[in-house]
Amino acid sequence: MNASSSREQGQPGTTSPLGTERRHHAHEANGDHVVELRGVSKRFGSVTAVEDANLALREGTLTSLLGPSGCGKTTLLRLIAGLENCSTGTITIKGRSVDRLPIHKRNIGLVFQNYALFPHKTIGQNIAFGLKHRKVPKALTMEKVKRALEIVRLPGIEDRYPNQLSGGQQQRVALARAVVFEPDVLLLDEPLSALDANLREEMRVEIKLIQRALGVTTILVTHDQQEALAMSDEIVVMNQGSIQQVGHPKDVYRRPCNPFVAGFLGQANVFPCTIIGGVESSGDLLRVRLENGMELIGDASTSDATAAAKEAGKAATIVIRSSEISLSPNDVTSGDGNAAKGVNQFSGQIVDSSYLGDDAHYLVNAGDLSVKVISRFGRKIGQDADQMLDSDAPVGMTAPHEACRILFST
Ligand SMILES: Nc1ncnc2c1ncn2[C@@H]1O[C@H](COP(=O)(O)OP(=O)(O)OP(=O)(O)O)[C@@H](O)[C@H]1O
Repeated sequence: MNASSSREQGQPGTTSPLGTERRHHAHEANGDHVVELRGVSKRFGSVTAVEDANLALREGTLTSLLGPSGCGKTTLLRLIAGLENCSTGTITIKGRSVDRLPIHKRNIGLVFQNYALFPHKTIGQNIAFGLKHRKVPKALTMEKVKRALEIVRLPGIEDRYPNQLSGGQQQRVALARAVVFEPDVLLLDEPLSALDANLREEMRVEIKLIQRALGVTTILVTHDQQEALAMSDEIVVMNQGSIQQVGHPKDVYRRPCNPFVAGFLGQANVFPCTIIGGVESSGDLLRVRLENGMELIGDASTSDATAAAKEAGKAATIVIRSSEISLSPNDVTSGDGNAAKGVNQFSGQIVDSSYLGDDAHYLVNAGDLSVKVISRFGRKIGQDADQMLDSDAPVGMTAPHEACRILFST
C-alpha cells in the first residue's frame, strides 16, 4: 500500500502499523518517487567514488545498491543520508531538495552492519532515542516503542540491555530504532553481513516482511547478490562509481545490459567473440565466432547497442549462464548454432565436478574453452536422484540461442 494509491482513490490517509496517520507529503510533482538523484557525483581528492548517478525510487519499494567492493555503493548511501555532501548534482526526498539539510533533518532511518546500539541504555531507551529528539510525549513514546518491538517480533524486552541479546536480536532492535519515528526513507548498510549464514537468510525474509508491512521506502547496500535478488523490488548494479543497470531482480539477472552486469550476477560463462553476421530468421539473433574458432548463435536483443556495433567483424561478448547449459552424457556433433533447432550444441570433456546437494557444478573443457555448467538434480522416482556425470567423461552441451546473450561494452 503506498500513499499515492490512496491518494488516487481519494482516501484521506492510512494508519501505519506504528499507530500514526500516514502523512501524505506534497510530492505530487514527482509522482511516486520518494528519493530522486540527478547527476550526483562525489569526489574524494582524485578518487571519483560516485559518477553522475541518476535514480528515482518509488514509494514503498526496497532498492538494493549492489556491486563489488569499492564501487561506490556506501558513498551513494551516505550522500542520501547526508553523511557526505555531493560534489555535483542534487538529491530530493519527497519532493524537497535535501542538499543543504544535515542528517537529522532528513527524516531518515539508518541501520548499519554493526548494530550501533548504545550499550549502557536499555532496549527501550535505545529505541526511544530518536523519539526523544523529536520531543514525542513520554506516554506516546512508550506506546511506539512497544509497537516497534512487536513489529520486529521481540515484544516485552524494553528493560533488557544490548549485551543480553543475540546478534540477530540486536539487529532487530536496530531496525526497530530506525523505523519507530516513521522515517520517509530507511537506509540499510550491509545490515546482515555480521550474522552467520542461516541467520542471515532468516533475517532477509524478516526485514522484507517488516519493510512491506511498514511500506517504508528502503535502500539496502549489499555486495551479496543473493541478498539483493531475494529482497529487492529493484536492483541498482554499480561498478567503479557508475550505475550500470537498474531493474527488477529478474530483469537484471535474465537481461543484463552489459558484460559487467552479466559476469557479476550469477554464475556465467563470459567469452569474447567477433560478430559474423545476422541470422536470417531473426533480427535479434547474431552468429559469432569465439577465440577458439567455435561458432555460436546468440541473442542481441537485451543490448541497446547501435546497428553499427552489431556489424560483421565487430568485437562483442557472449554470455551463457552456467545453469542454462544442459549436459548430456554423450558426445554431440559440435555445431554452431543450428538455426533450425534453436540451440547451440558443442562437445567437451568434464575436468572437474563438485556435488553441492541440490546442484552439481562441472567444469568442462571444450577445445581451449573452460565452460562452467550447473546441473540441478531432478527428483525422478526409481532413479538415483543425485547421479553425477563422471569426471573425464565426454559430454554434449546444449544451450538455447536466446540463453546465449550477446553484449557490447558500453
Ligand atoms: N572518505 C573517503 N576518502 C577517500 N576515499 C574514499 C572515502 N570514502 C570512500 N572512498 C573511496 O571511494 C571509493 C568508493 O568507496 P565506497 O566505500 O563507497 O565503496 P563500496 O562499494 O561501499 O565498497 P565496500 O563494499 O568495500 O564497502 C573507493 O575507492 C574508496 O576508497
